[in-house]
Amino acid sequence: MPETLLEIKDLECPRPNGDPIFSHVNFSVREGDILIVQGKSGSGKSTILKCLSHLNIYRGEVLYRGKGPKSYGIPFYRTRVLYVPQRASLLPGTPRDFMSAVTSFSSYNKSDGGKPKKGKAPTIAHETIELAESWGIDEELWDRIWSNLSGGEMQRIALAIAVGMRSAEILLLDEPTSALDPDTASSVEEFLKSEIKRSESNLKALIWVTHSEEQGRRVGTRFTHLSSGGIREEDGDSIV
Ligand SMILES: Nc1ncnc2c1ncn2[C@@H]1O[C@H](COP(=O)(O)OP(=O)(O)OP(=O)(O)O)[C@@H](O)[C@H]1O
Repeated sequence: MPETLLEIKDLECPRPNGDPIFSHVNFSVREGDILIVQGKSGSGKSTILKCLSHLNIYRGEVLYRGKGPKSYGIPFYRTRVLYVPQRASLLPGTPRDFMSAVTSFSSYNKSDGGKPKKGKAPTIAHETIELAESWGIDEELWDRIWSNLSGGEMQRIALAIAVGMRSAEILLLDEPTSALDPDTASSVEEFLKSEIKRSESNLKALIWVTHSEEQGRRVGTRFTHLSSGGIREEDGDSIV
């Protein structure tokens, strides 16, 4: 039986006025899962990813390997359950600045309960640039400020950084290929699917928000629908 990585119990996210965006959200994520999240615009798909990465307030429980984010320390937790936003345009500086800052954080460099980290910062940077290059990103783009990159360039660079950091066991992907052409999207999809299966990879599962049913079917292993009343797996069962 694959190990359970995340357990979400009775999650509810309130709006500023107190009304919940969604409530009674229960599900778990196991090793090997590519969990597709679909739902109407405004149903809370981005919000649920932010709750899982502890970037949004919520009620209920989020457990990673049986423990809450605070017991790991939030910065460390976020390197393991890593949110990849739809748009990185609000970040200051360039992608290279961002990558240097992230790889210098102690939470990123901390080893996991004695388990040696695979890879070291200098080689990670090189691999990350190569990965982005395989998706059509020239190295010069790493030195351009985020807001001067196209939406598709931002998406590929943000994803390459998330994978290249090699710290995450779960990536929370918010429409990661929405700005990409079909061929590039397909190459990103194939890479992520193979990375989940590769035994030496730290990456063990994906939660993938997409509006495209076709994409969901191409990449997903489990299919869910989010609405204000909770989350349901495609067969209609609640997914605990
Ligand atoms: N900071 C905020 N303050 C107030 N309301 C918010 C805030 N962030 C999100 N919301 C509201 O919460 C709801 C869920 O937003 P969210 O972006 O999670 O939806 P979504 O399902 O990802 O939408 P889409 O498919 O359009 O990207 C929306 O009604 C949105 O307006």
